Amino acid sequence: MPSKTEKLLSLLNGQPVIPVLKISDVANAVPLARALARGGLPAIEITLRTADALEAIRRVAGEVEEAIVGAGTILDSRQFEEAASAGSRFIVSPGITRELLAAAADSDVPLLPGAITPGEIMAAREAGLRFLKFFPAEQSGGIASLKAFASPLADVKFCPTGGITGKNAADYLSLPNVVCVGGSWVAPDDLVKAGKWDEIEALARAASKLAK
Ligand SMILES: O=C[C@H](O)COP(=O)(O)O
Ligand SMILES: CC(=O)C(=O)O
Repeated sequence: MPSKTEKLLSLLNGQPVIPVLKISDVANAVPLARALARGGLPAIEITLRTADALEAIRRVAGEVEEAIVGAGTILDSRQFEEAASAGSRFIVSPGITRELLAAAADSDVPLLPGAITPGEIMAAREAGLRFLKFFPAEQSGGIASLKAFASPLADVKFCPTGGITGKNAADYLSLPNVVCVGGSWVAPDDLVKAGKWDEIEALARAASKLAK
């Protein structure tokens, strides 16, 4: 297996669910990361969809020793570099572009790019990646598509994301070519805004017990 794929898998360390987070108030970043880690989900993806995202990554990287913070919604090489400089240990993108693959080739920080079609999966494979985000999972054929990839694209593993919930996560995780799933259901906006860290910890604990 290529070494950057190994590095990414070893960072995620068998965690079955990666929380996908949108942090609108940077003050929530540290308590949220701590609650998720207490619940058994130390690896998190903070998406660059808010003005506070890079500062949230900086604070979690600096203050939450137990967290493994990644950056999501990385669309270009500038964002890749900003997120890596802020302390991201891994980078997630909704798709795959030549620019992002080049940024990843120049960096020690591993990339988890999105891929949906066999052609995109093969392009990532040519770049030496064997672990990809399947996004948006439910909208792109979900479990049936992943089953169809298993034989022709046998050496590629996936983290399906998009439309995954506590109800369907176990079905995805039961597939041999699925390593983990990503989703926002473990940190709903209303609970984050209300600072209900115990409830988020409980959602994380339930998710962390899903079997891979
Ligand atoms: O944009 C979607 C996020 O990647 C996560 O998707 P989700 O809210 O369906 O879990
Ligand atoms: C959806 C997604 O892949 C991301 O925000 O990184």
